[in-house]
Amino acid sequence: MSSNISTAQANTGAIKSTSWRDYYEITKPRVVALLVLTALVGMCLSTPGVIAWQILVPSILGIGFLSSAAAAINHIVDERIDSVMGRTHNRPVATGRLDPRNAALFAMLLAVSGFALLYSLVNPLTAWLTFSGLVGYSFVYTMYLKRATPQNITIGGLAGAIPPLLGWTAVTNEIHANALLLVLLIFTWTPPHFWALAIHRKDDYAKVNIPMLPVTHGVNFTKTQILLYTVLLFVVGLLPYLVGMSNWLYLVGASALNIMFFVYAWKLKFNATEKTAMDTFKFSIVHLMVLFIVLLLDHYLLPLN
Ligand code: HEM
Ligand SMILES: CC(C)=CCC/C(C)=C/CC/C(C)=C/COP(=O)(O)OP(=O)(O)O
Repeated sequence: MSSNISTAQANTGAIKSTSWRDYYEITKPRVVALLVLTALVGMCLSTPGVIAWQILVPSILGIGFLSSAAAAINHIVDERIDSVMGRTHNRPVATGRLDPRNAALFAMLLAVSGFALLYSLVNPLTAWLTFSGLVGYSFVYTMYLKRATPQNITIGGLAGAIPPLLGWTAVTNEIHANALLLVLLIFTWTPPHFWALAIHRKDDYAKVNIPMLPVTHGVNFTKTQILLYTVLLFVVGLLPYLVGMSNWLYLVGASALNIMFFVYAWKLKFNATEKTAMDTFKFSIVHLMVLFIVLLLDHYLLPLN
């Protein structure tokens, strides 16, 4: 009996004690880090000059805070399904370690301070566009699309693709076609990024009735879609060079990365082992990070007239 009580107490203690790590975890820090990198590249590519720190710092903080708030809201909205899926069952809100009300307060604090920073120190256009990214991800994608259609991430991917535009408008206060091209790059990259993981985690999604493509249309069909998107990404990847936005260093780097992505997708479709889907997912993250670093190097090492 006494051992039962102490086990319960131990469990309660383990479940209820919130630490700062839980708050940190619900911001999806690695995803936000990559989002912020793409915003930074958008800032740098918008001008041949250097970015004043008075714009750089509030932009990065504002975009980072609003993205983190969006990620935290995703944890709150998805509490139930996260607690059932193997990949997510140990998340702070899903386990009950972090009270959803505290998580909501934290998200509100991040969102308000991020918006205020952008609105007052950068410009209202960037503040409202970033806010629309939060609404797009936390509400349109998480609450509605994710549960409604297997094209959830193709449409919802727009929210995650928007940061280069946010960086661009932060510096120039205008929506330029070149910025939209950077958005298009991430928008085309997102389906193969996510569907590779969704193939690996298909049973998780089926268990909670989330209509991800491998669940609704099967693994083979999803693999074909991934392969086709990597072809599309290769074509979209040529555009920054073709419109005169980037130089040959970008062309070589982007083409090499996109061919590698295609090779992963080809293997996934025609010669997969147990781990090919996860390898493709992991590669997609390296791919996007390196692609944006190459854009940056190309911009500063080979400036265009
Ligand atoms: C709607 C669009 C997207 C969907 C559905 C999606 C989905 C996912 C999922 C389910 C994970 C696994 C997370 C985990 O295991 O905790 C993940 C990881 C990741 N995603 Fe995405 N993603 C999207 C867009 C993006 C974008 C736009 C970026 C960056 C620009 C990005 C960067 C990352 C990174 C860096 C990781 C690894 C996180 C880690 O290891 O903690 N994702 N993504
Ligand atoms: C303001 C702004 C630019 C916001 C960007 C929002 C943001 C954090 C986008 C990241 C996309 C992402 C990780 C989706 C996965 O959600 P999921 O619910 O499918 O994955 P999960 O099961 O791992 O939670």
